[in-house]
Amino acid sequence: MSDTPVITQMRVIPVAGHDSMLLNIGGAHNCYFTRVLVVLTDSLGHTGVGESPGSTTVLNYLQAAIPQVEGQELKRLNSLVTALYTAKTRDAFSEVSDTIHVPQVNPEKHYNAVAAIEAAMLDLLGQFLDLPVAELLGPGKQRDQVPVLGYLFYIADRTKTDMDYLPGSRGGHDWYHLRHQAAMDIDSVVRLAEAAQDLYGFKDFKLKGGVHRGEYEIETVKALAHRFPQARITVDPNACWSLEEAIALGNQIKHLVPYIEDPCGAEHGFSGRETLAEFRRATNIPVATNMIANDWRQLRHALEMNAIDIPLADPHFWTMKNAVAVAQLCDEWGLTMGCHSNNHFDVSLAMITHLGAAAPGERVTPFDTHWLWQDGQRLTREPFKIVDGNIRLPDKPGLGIELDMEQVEKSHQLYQRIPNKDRNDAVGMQYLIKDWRFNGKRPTLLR
Ligand SMILES: O=C([O-])[C@@H](O)[C@@H](O)[C@H](O)[C@@H](O)C(=O)[O-]
Ligand SMILES: [Mg+2]
Repeated sequence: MSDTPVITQMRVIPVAGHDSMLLNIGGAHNCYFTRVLVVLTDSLGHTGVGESPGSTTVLNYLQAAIPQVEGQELKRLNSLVTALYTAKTRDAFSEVSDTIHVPQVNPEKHYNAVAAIEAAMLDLLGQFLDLPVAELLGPGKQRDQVPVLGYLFYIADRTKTDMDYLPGSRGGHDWYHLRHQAAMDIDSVVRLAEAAQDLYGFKDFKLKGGVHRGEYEIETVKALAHRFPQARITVDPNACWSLEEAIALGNQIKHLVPYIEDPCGAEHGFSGRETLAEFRRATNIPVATNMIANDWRQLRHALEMNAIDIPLADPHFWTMKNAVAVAQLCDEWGLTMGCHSNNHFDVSLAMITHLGAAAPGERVTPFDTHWLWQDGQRLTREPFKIVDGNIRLPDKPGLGIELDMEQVEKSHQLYQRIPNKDRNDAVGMQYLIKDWRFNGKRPTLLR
């Protein structure tokens, strides 16, 4: 008789939520974003949940993985994740039809799906052991709260489209209205930051670049730094600046930024790791990335070439256990741990909070989150909150969340209704610029 629970059911639930017309190198965010929930039930009647990016590729993989998961003993968590994470599975996964998304920015791999299964199993194991997931990761829980940054975007004018972008609500906090309005210039981005800081207490900001000319984005960074002299401000053009341009722009703000994220990338036959290494040597500006170090093989090359200081180890890319191993490596090797994000719901918010709580050492930079753009669209009964720029870990076992199945069902119905199940930021962009096409080396508005 097993002394630990057995997984009796695995449900895979695609869900959708509303998003603003956020601009990035891949174009303009669609009015909807999609995610997938993995909901596990065990023989004790507990429910565990995980969340992953919502492409049909990930959905197909998860649905195909159900027979490998149901019937597994919870104590086999590590060997099951290893079995799901192997290259063989990766190959099998790669046969699944690809999706329309921005591979250059969001390198989608099958472990996006594995991470959702792993998180749901960790949620169950934590409930069985009466421990928070952070205690089950790496060195165990290191802190009770995790700093997060205010993730700022230029926002396009949604009224130039016939897409279902929400209009924003008046009456509540300014942020809930401003996040749906056009914000294409420096003053409006500063205004966004003021509202976000007032509501969430952010002490750090990140500007999503790759949209305007690099010079203009640097001026935006300078304006943010002037308005918030105590804040740490960074910018992420998703490698669309040339090395030469990145060095010139970086040198203008090196006294203002703690690091720059993916300032440059592959060009003229040189890899992104090579150009980032050259950027670091030329400017002495620390470099963060979520584009060229998203698995152990990539990270090894990046570190051997001294290309980065801050791997943004997103658990949805790495799995929770591998992401916390990256954090341990960072702590031992004098690097800084960070975490990348895409649009997400409150299940992923809990996942990254437990990761941040388990990351050892003091060199943990505030994590990315898109939650400020989706706050209010909950799938759990009591979403974690961003207060004074931090997310506090609840004193509860597992992930510390409980799905609100009524909300999950509403988001699932929305998923069923929307035309584009996969991320494709060109759809909105082509309302703004006719026949717009993705070009990883040209800011989105420059065509
Ligand atoms: O949400 C966005 O548009 C971001 O650009 C996202 O897609 C990136 O993957 C990520 O946030 C990043 O830091 O590059
Ligand atoms: Mg990035």
